Amino acid sequence: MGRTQESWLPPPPPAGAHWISPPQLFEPVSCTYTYLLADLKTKEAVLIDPVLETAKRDAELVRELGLNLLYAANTHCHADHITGTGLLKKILPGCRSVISRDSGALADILIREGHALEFGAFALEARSTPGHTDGCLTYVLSDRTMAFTGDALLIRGCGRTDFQQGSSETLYRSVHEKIFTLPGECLIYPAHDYTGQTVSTVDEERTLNPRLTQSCEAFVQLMNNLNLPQPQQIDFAVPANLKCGIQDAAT
Ligand SMILES: N[C@@H](CCC(=O)N[C@@H](CSS)C(=O)NCC(=O)O)C(=O)O
Ligand SMILES: [Fe+2]
Repeated sequence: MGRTQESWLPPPPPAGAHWISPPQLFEPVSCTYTYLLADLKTKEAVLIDPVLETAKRDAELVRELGLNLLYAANTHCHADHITGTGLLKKILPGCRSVISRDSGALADILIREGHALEFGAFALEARSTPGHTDGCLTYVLSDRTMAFTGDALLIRGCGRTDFQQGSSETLYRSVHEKIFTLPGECLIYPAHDYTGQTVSTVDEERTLNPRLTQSCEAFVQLMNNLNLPQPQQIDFAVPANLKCGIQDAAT
């Protein structure tokens, strides 16, 4: 098992960066991890994968810390919850929503492989990691110490591939080519964990991930036999997320 919140404290942040401790902001219904990153000198900040139900909490934290939220970025068009990016734009004027162009969803900024979201002295590089959905991105911090993998790579797991144009072969290739090629000590921060694990590393997943250490053929077979129930919110979450979430909710 990966490290759990109880057994592990986050590492010191990279010089000059500010990292909220504990590292994740948690939304308990969908078990979603939201990440707040900021440059303390310039106060410029980014939120990754905010959730509608906790968007006000996140906005309050941003205000309390005196941060200037430049981007509310999605790793993909989520199927299990409504993104908080639409509401955050309303609460925090100046904040721009982000999603990949390949997702087919609306946002202020539609990004692609190789594009970067800059905040102060830092940047998040977008890597295209399709397979869970065809628009999945992994955001890699400029110094390659952290990667925010969305649902492409979970701790000791990975995103399902049975809806939203999912493809197990594509996911296998994405993870091996775009994530496992990062430095071994690079920290892996996923969009969800259902067992309380909070962080892993490229080395750990490359050697211990029970799905992705298999051959591509075995991986495909395994993914074809997961038999997971549909996410409970899928029927309204996907249409809402294709429009950048809810923008007219009461604040
Ligand atoms: N029970 C949850 C949905 C759980 C689920 O399907 N999670 C997705 C990520 S959210 S699209 C997934 O890929 N899981 C992989 C796995 O192996 O569990 C709900 O109803 O919301
Ligand atoms: Fe997902």
